[in-house]
Amino acid sequence: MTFHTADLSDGFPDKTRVPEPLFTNYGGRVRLSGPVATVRVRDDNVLVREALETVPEGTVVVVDGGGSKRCALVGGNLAKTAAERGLGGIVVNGCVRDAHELAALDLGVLALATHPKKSAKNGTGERDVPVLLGGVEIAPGEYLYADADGLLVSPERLL
Ligand SMILES: O=C([O-])CC(=O)C(=O)O
Repeated sequence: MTFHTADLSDGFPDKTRVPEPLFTNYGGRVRLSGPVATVRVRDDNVLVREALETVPEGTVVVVDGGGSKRCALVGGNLAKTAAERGLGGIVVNGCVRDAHELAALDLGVLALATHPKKSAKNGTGERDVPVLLGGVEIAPGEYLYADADGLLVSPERLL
């Protein structure tokens, strides 16, 4: 689906919220969009994997990693799973790794930075809770749209 976040922002000023522009797209697809599922973790990606393996096709998985720059929460394997399952994309308030693999996938993967270190695997965290991303709260079921200009969220589907 082709859309431009600038047009969505202009067209739906009362519905759209724009987080601070902190994110870089490390995936091979410029656009990502879809209904949001959320995960809140701290340097542990077991629940991230669980979400990527189980949410419905088209879902954008938003990972609130607390902005941690201590490890990567998503790498090439998890992103490949997401791409193969036809997810809408991944947004990580934290780091990703295997940048060369992410760039080859037909999937948008937004993150703050890259990091070579893997995360813990203890399974701590929460799923399906409101999360804070770039100063904006995002609730499960809201809609996220991102392109080369950035990302925005809306309580309802815009397209
Ligand atoms: O397993 C992990 O921690 C993340 C990772 O490297 C991958 O998805 O390939």
